[in-house]
Amino acid sequence: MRILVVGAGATGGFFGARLVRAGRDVTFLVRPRRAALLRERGLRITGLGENEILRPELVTAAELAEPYDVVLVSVKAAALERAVEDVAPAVGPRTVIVPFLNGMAHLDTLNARFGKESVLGGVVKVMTTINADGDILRVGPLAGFVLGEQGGGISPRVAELGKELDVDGYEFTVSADIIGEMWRKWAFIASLGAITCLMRGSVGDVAAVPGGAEFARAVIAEAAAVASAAGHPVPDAELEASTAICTRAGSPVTSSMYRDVAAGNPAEVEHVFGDLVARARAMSVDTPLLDLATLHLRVHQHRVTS
Ligand SMILES: NC(=O)C1=CN([C@@H]2O[C@H](COP(=O)(O)OP(=O)(O)OC[C@H]3O[C@@H](n4cnc5c(N)ncnc54)[C@H](OP(=O)(O)O)[C@@H]3O)[C@@H](O)[C@H]2O)C=CC1
Ligand SMILES: CC(C)(CO)C(=O)C(=O)O
Repeated sequence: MRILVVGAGATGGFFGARLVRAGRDVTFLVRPRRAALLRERGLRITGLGENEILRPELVTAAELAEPYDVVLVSVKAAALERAVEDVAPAVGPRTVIVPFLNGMAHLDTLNARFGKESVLGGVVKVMTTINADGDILRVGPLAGFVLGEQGGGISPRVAELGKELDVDGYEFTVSADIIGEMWRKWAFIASLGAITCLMRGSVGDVAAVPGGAEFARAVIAEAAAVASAAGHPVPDAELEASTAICTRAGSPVTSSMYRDVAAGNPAEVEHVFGDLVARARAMSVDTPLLDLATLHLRVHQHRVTS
């Protein structure tokens, strides 16, 4: 199978590198500046004892000519519209597209452009960032990839795709309920994002102060209530696991959104928060803490983008 990874950043670079290492036929669609850096330094995965340098196939939008079998979309929400147009020549009638983005609204964008039949749901769980050298830095041990049919069930094509994408270096799962998985991940990442961004610290920083863990639990309850109202309740065991992750004393865990905010970069505010609280309003779910996080992040976004 010919696999095209759109973007070679924190997620695309990480999962794409695992696939390259496993001998899969992988090409990265990159913009010229990233292409130049990757040609000079290679695609490097560092952190947690890893120090891998790969020299993967790269292509820029102007060079894309023929369809790929699989397109993994790993850009941030703000870059999606442009990326969708850039990648269009690589999407043929049998191409399967798998997005990595947090949130849900990107499915509408991809479905509208390529047709729902071509688009799977996807969730990636990984803690990576691009460091000052442009390398992919692992900041936590998590590494998981879940995909599935938007309509649910396990189709022959996702079973086949599963065999291709299930390689060493991350946990891979085909889900019969990927929309539920995406909602539950969304509730989790909105919770972790709100906790770390509002309090400007890691989970351990927040848990260390009186009221910190209670605050985290209240945020998690709000996000879970939205997912539940949308028809995707978070099972109790998963809620307990999320709560444990978000309240653990001494934990260095942050969210990718926190890392963006801390670095003074734009964040996926509307995609992860604006959309969630708008859906909450439409379903008459109260989300005062998520509303506050949204406002807080909108101010950040305004400051760094204007
Ligand atoms: N980082 C993490 O730990 C996690 C992130 N996520 C989610 O994954 C998604 C992707 O995030 P992440 O990987 O962190 O983002 P990054 O910013 O690290 O990587 C995105 C990459 O996409 C590239 N890009 C943007 N537009 C195009 C284009 N038109 N053509 C080719 N490349 C393009 C950017 O390249 P350029 O250098 O040219 O700007 C950049 O390298 C987000 O929705 C995020 O929320 C999910 C789980 C964990
Ligand atoms: C859940 C987590 C922390 C890791 O996948 C994430 O998605 C993020 O930081 O954006």
